[in-house]
Amino acid sequence: MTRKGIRHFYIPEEQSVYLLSHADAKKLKDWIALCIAQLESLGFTDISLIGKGAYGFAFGGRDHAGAELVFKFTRITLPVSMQDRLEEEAFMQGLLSHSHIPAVKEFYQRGRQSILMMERAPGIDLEQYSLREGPVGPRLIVKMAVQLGKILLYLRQFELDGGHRPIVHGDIKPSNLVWDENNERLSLIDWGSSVYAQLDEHLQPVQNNVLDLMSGDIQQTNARLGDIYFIGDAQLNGERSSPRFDEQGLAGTLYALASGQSARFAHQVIPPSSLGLPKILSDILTYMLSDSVSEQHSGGDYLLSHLKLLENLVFANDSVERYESLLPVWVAKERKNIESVVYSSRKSFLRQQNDLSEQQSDELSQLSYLNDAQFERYYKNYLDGMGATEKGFLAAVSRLARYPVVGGLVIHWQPEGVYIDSSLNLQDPAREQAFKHAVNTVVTLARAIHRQGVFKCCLFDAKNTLHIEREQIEAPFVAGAATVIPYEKSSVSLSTSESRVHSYFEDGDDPDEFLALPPQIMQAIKALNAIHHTGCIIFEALEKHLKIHSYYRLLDHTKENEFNALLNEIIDSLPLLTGEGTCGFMKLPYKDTRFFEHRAKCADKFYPRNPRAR
Ligand SMILES: Nc1ncnc2c1ncn2[C@@H]1O[C@H](COP(=O)(O)OP(=O)(O)OP(=O)(O)O)[C@@H](O)[C@H]1O
Repeated sequence: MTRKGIRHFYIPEEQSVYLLSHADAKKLKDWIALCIAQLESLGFTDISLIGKGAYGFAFGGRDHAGAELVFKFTRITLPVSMQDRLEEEAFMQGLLSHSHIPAVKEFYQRGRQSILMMERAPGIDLEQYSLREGPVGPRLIVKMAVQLGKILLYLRQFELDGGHRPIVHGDIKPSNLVWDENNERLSLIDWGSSVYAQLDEHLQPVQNNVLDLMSGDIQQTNARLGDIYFIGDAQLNGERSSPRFDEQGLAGTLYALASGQSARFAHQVIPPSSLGLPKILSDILTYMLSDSVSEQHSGGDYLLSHLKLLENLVFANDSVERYESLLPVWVAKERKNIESVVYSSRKSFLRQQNDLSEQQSDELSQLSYLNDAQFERYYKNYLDGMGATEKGFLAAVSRLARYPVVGGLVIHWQPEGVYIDSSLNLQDPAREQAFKHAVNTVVTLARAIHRQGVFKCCLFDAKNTLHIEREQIEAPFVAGAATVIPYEKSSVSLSTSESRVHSYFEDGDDPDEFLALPPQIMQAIKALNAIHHTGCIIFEALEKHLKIHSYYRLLDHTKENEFNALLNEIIDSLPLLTGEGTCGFMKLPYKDTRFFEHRAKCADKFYPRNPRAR
């Protein structure tokens, strides 16, 4: 993508290994085994993969003395310029000495493979924590604000060789913060986007910057990748780097954590003032997230100069929130190990149609030809053409798939309000509360969006995805003899008359679908529609790889033979499929449609001034 303003940014969103082609999945496994072998040969023990990003992998392990370490590897397939990044990361992180920043131990170069070794921050990353717990309570949010604020002050005031040399982290977000629950301490990790600030907090050029002055490139930003779900406008628009960037990352992160979201976007609808925070912190976040640059700066300055005051706020004991779900949620009795993926269609209608420039339209049509990992990544950048609430809504839908859940959602926007059909089957009882909160956020944001149309999304288990490969684009897709589309059965058989059926087809054609199915497959799907069941089926045809994602639950057991025969017919007809693209069908169990009036904004709610007096 070449559009100004977004070219500096990427969004790492990892694809499930179950969605990779056989060859790619094998390459990945082999490569991980090789990294582990390399670390063992260096004398480290207890090695395991702890994280992966778009650019590399992180392994945990121990040294001879038993100290816990992290080893970061870059993907060897990346161009050399990208590989060099790890060395730069090691350099920048190596400058820092702070109790909330893991220290760099060593940087190894083994052939083309570089390895960054550092201390392991104890705990769990805050994105995982937030997915497990739902919104983080006010006491901990304040504690996190203070600790992060101290790190930012350290970076703002950083000195090198006696001169002021502020540093920008550039990618502050929940998944880059590791939280030690026992000691309630956070660590800021992933310094891969960090740079020397070009401007100080007053947006004046940093002095001593002789080399930059000489390079003549002082108008060009040196800023690195940052996550558009969290960074502020200045960074997004390619402005020169300054400590203000990280204040935006901090504000977006605290807001997302306090509201149980995975992005900063929805703060107009779910404002900081509605999150039960102490008024002082709510005001700070409101300012920092404002559109006005001067308000952002004064919010940041106020935060950093009032850390002591925040540190001394008094809280009552933490309370455990219980959430009533606004949509029906079925919770399995036991945890099932599934890998959820969300596929949402009709995204384009969430875009501000009038703003759709010709170039953006071109990009949209090109997007359909990218593979799905790229699609997701570019798509996030493509959110650029949407309003903030629409972006927040899509981020909230994506968050649902971070839970083990199958089913789907159909949202109909009408002038009088929003109608929502859903089937949400959570496969982990321990996540019930946090998941219900995540569902409620989707509803809250849907209510704040005003337009007419439909949005659909399906949630399926990537472990059930069928992969059919071919040598070349002209060849047909032929499934192996044992290929079947999996399905499960409801515990009791239900005939159609016992519940109303939501048809696959009543929403009409989907404008975002780029793949036309052959009539034989369409007929089978139409015939399936008459059998009482729920679920979804998505065909994703790439040049040499066809994926069939599905989630099926048969409700009318008397029709099992017919159901099976139709699923087999789909498989048998795959060789007739031509073209590339994606298309899908979804059937929800019955019309237990919920209606919600539009609502622009959640009501204010603050933490009590005198909590112990309650
Ligand atoms: N020092 C550390 N201590 C503890 N965990 C760490 C540390 N460094 C990395 N991790 C774990 O590894 C994951 C990936 O690390 P990191 O974010 O640095 O890699 P990345 O490739 O830059 O990822 P991304 O592209 O997602 O930003 C982190 O989310 C975290 O869970």
